[in-house]
Amino acid sequence: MTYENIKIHPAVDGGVHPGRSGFAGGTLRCKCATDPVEVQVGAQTAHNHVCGCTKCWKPEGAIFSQVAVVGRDAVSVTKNAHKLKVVDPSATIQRHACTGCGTHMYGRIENTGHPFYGLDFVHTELSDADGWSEPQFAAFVSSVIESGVDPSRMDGIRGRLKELGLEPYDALSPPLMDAIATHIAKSTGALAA
Ligand SMILES: N[C@@H](CCC(=O)N[C@@H](CS)C(=O)NCC(=O)O)C(=O)O
Ligand SMILES: [Zn+2]
Ligand SMILES: [Zn+2]
Repeated sequence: MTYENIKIHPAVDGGVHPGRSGFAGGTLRCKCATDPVEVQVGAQTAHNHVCGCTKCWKPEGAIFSQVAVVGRDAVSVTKNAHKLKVVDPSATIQRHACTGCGTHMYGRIENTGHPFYGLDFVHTELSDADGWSEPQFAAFVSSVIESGVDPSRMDGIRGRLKELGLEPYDALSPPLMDAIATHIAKSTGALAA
């Protein structure tokens, strides 16, 4: 059985497009027809994945977001920075969104004790460049129900993700969950630092 007609995100619906080694970044641009916000990302991204949570930005009609991380030092706003506003200042990830079109341009963690401090979250589909790292798994899959997806569709959605090689998880992938738990165990003293 094929789940080909089940839409996940435009970047993967036709099959996952592999990234290119040696690729060194590009420019993300928001959807505004005039004065778009531009963000320069000066490095290849890592841990790209699709995310089903309600907080990550999704393009029109998509039920998943596509999101990757990159070192915060590699990220700079190069045009129309005045249009950016943090969506939810109380969230762990401070998502800087364009007030004109709603696109999230980058997400930053300001808590220096957070396991992922130093990494920014970016949606590389906002760049025309070809070569960004490809999505490797699907995170927070059950969370799509919180956006209104009927629970009866979950078998099909998970089937399609597997068909695309994007293993579905209801949190992050096991290596990332292990990295978070290791960081916490070292900060509490449960493991030697
Ligand atoms: N079920 C929740 C999950 C939200 C969630 O935990 N999202 C993850 C993946 S992006 C996260 O790390 N959130 C931190 C944040 O949003 O600041 C939802 O869909 O809103
Ligand atoms: Zn915009
Ligand atoms: Zn998310």
